[in-house]
Amino acid sequence: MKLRELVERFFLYQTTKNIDSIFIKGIAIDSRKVGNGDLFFCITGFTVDGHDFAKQAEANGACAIVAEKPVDVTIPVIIVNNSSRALSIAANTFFHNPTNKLQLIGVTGTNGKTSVTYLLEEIFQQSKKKTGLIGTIQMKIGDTSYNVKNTTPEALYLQKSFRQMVEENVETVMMEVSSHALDLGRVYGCDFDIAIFTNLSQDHLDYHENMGDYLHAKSLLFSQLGNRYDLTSPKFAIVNKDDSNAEFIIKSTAQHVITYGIDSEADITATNIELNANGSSFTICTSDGNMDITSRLMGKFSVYNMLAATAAAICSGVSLRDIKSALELTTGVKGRFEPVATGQPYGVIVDYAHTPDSLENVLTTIRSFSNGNVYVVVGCGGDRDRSKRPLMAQVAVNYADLALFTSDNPRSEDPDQIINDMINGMDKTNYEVIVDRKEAINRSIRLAKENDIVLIAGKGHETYQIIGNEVHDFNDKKVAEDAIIQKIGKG
Ligand SMILES: CC(=O)N[C@H]1[C@@H](OP(=O)(O)OP(=O)(O)OC[C@H]2O[C@@H](n3ccc(=O)[nH]c3=O)[C@H](O)[C@@H]2O)O[C@H](CO)[C@@H](O)[C@@H]1O[C@H](C)C(=O)N[C@@H](C)C(=O)N[C@H](CCC(=O)O)C(=O)O
Ligand SMILES: Nc1ncnc2c1ncn2[C@@H]1O[C@H](COP(=O)(O)OP(=O)(O)OP(=O)(O)O)[C@@H](O)[C@H]1O
Ligand SMILES: N[C@H](CCC[C@H](N)C(=O)O)C(=O)O
Ligand SMILES: [Mg+2]
Repeated sequence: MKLRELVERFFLYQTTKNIDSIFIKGIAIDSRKVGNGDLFFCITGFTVDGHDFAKQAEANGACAIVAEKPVDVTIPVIIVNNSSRALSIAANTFFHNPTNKLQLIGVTGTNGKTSVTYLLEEIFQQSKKKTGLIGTIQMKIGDTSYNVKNTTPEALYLQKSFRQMVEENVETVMMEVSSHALDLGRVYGCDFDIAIFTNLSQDHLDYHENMGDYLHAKSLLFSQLGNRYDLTSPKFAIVNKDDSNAEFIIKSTAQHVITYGIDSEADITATNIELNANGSSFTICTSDGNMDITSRLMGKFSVYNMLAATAAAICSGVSLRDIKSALELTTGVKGRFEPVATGQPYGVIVDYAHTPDSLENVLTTIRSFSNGNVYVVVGCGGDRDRSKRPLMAQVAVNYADLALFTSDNPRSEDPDQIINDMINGMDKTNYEVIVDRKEAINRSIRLAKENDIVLIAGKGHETYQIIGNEVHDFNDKKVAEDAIIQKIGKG
């Protein structure tokens, strides 16, 4: 592509040399991955400053540089106000605005994003659409999976993925949109057709200054949802009316708003809800008619997720019959309320709850059907929101008979200190501290008797434990299975 054509989209910029004869072969943001003829963007990161790598990018074959300040290279430099924003514009342009050719559904909120995107995938596949999915666990095109580093990837990888989806004839894409991505502009230029707000509760206060900033970041998905009414392709904001921030989100968009809820009046609601140890049954009420659902998904929070997915599917013209089939067929997502069943007489559940709210939801659900003791194995991530630590620990001791506090990706922090933060000020004593996660899981399985339930929370689908800079293999489900088998062996 002609560099001039791409750069003109920046609107305000300065060039240090004439760029008219330059054609770029690609875009790069990592100097170590620059190819011959690439345009390199210097991004100021949280760890290092990409401007310091301009020379390396040149040495690796970059034909020009985009930067926020002068850099010491001989190739042309395009100076912009904000390299990250310029990168989003460039990536959209270079990959020919792929989201204009896709139906794009963005899901944001503290909890439930992954769960809702997977429900949507099943619903759209049921209605015979080719789907794409981007989120915490993986990126998928149809049934092919790709690894991801972030829940919502950097603009360059995002637009490249969308392009691939267009080329592979994907029709509908569901993606998780994290507050980090919204704040850092990773999704600038994405043409969302539907935006879903699941809920807001405390998390990520390491990154956002306070809950107001966190909410504001979430609301950007809704203010970014088209800027005018388009009668031929309307846009929809789907909002959980039971969340106390619903009105703020609703006011952030100029597009159609569809609400869902259980306790408040909403466009799409659920009644006759029955929750039990095998799943849930309820009636979804919509203006198009009602449908009775019997699902294997557990807990009231899952009913919310199913309502959110139903609302988006209805806005997309999917029939109630296809929605019902998908909701009744789904068995849930890896690491989300996933049972570990190795023939033992007690329940073991692996779940990704890593916020006070999600832990409370999951423990309340377990409490509602358990008639034995409830054990929870839980830790808090290092280099993440410290203020959620005592809240999560308090939830654990409030709802479980015994909490086993342990490590969950301590990263650069001291694991003992993280647990100290958790138990600091605790007014209950029904907990034990076992820093080694494998030991903690083993202990919980040894304690469990018939009818008891063990919840192993926080890591869900993760297959690693990050200690310092090292990533160790660690899989909650596998460790639990081994512990159960060992216990059975010992009789
Ligand atoms: C805080 C944050 O968001 N960090 C992201 C950020 O990293 P960073 O700012 O530290 O980058 P950096 O290492 O300083 O590098 C700056 C620039 O220099 C470049 N560089 C660097 C070294 C070099 O030799 N040459 C070079 O060119 C880098 O490619 C980059 O362009 O840019 C990276 C590349 O895009 C991201 O992978 C990284 O996400 C890290 C892994 C992360 O943990 N992010 C979390 C906080 C996050 O974003 N989470 C949300 C969701 C959480 C949830 O709710 O589940 C997510 O969407 O994943
Ligand atoms: N609607 C919901 N409300 C509250 N808690 C939920 C909801 N849905 C799921 N959960 C709980 O939150 C955990 C994480 O769910 P999920 O992975 O769907 O959320 P997420 O928003 O994608 O999280 P992340 O920000 O880490 O990507 C689940 O394992 C479950 O414990
Ligand atoms: N994607 C989220 C989830 C982390 C889950 C938990 N296992 C942890 O490491 O804190 C984050 O990075 O904050
Ligand atoms: Mg997720």
